[in-house]
Amino acid sequence: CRKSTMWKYKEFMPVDPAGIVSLEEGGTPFCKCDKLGNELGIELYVKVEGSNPTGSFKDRGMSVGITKAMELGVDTVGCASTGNTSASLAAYAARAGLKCVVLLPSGKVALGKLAQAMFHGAQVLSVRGNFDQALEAITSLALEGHLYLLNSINPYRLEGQKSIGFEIVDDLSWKSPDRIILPVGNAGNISAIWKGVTEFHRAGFIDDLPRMTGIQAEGAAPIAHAIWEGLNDIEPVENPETVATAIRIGAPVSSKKAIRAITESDGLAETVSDEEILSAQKLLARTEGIGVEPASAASIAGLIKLVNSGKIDKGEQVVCVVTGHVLKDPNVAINACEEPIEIDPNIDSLLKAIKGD
Ligand SMILES: Cc1ncc(COP(=O)(O)O)c(/C=C/C(=O)C(=O)O)c1O
Repeated sequence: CRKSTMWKYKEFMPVDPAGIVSLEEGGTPFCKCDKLGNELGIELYVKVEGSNPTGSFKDRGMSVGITKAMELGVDTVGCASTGNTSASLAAYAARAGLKCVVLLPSGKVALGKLAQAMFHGAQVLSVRGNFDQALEAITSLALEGHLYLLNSINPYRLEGQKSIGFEIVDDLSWKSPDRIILPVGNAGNISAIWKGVTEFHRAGFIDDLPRMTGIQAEGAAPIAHAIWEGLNDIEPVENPETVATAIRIGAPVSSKKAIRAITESDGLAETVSDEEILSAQKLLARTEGIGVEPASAASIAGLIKLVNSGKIDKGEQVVCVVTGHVLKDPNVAINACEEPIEIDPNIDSLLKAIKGD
């Protein structure tokens, strides 16, 4: 691969480097955000996963997962998805020449993600039900041998996504931050990043470990409730609801791993409302110029809430992982803004519009 990608850490990946299926995923921007950080009294970095080839962190897991699928000689791969997993799987399956089947909850998938899954040639099935029901259906299909399942229940996905942890340590000149904050849906990513930083700790690259802090939408927060009640597994949320459709998940498959990551790291779980998510999404875009989809903004909304409640100390070095690009959900972005003013193409109309008179 030409540029610095996640394959810089290939020795930590359980696949043959000779056969990597790659779109040069990883090596994403690590932006210091002093305006927002100073306002909150912390040292803030943002890891911009929307800069991956299909616009989300999923590409890291799919690169390893599809590479493994090729090693296994499968011909069809599949997933259920709230959108980004299907967009990424469709692209990597196309690159590898594999058939791809994706199950999406009808009417609950952001436009950009649906466009990607369809345009990369996946067979897109729209399920009359939610993500959890779609995942149950396709898992049964996989268990009967009809396809290779690449949801984050597949450990090879997490092996790719753990490289976010590797890069954060590397970006901080081989140091661990005090805390890593990220949105949590099916809970693969928080489990993967914890795996990555603990592998680097065991290898002796870092002396400390970050506090893993998972943020969920108030209407889809089984893991946060389990953490608050001191449980080691979740009570599924029957009808998860949030504008952040990427994390509209009621029965996260990696819940036990995620609960372990948060408790073992002395981290935190927090929930945020849809309003807090949408306001954080606009704040990040207009203060730091970083455009993310709603679910990703949950990590910023959670940061603000935890700082304001005193659960995050002033001066902490915090990394917020923002997981998907703003273009994934253009409707939410446009609905959050004023309608553009229509003008005639002459200087008078232009001046009038700019001056707002
Ligand atoms: C932008 C964005 N941010 C956060 C999450 C939550 O990560 P996990 O906690 O590892 O699930 C997702 C997940 C999406 C899917 O689960 C799917 O695409 O099927 C996401 O797309």
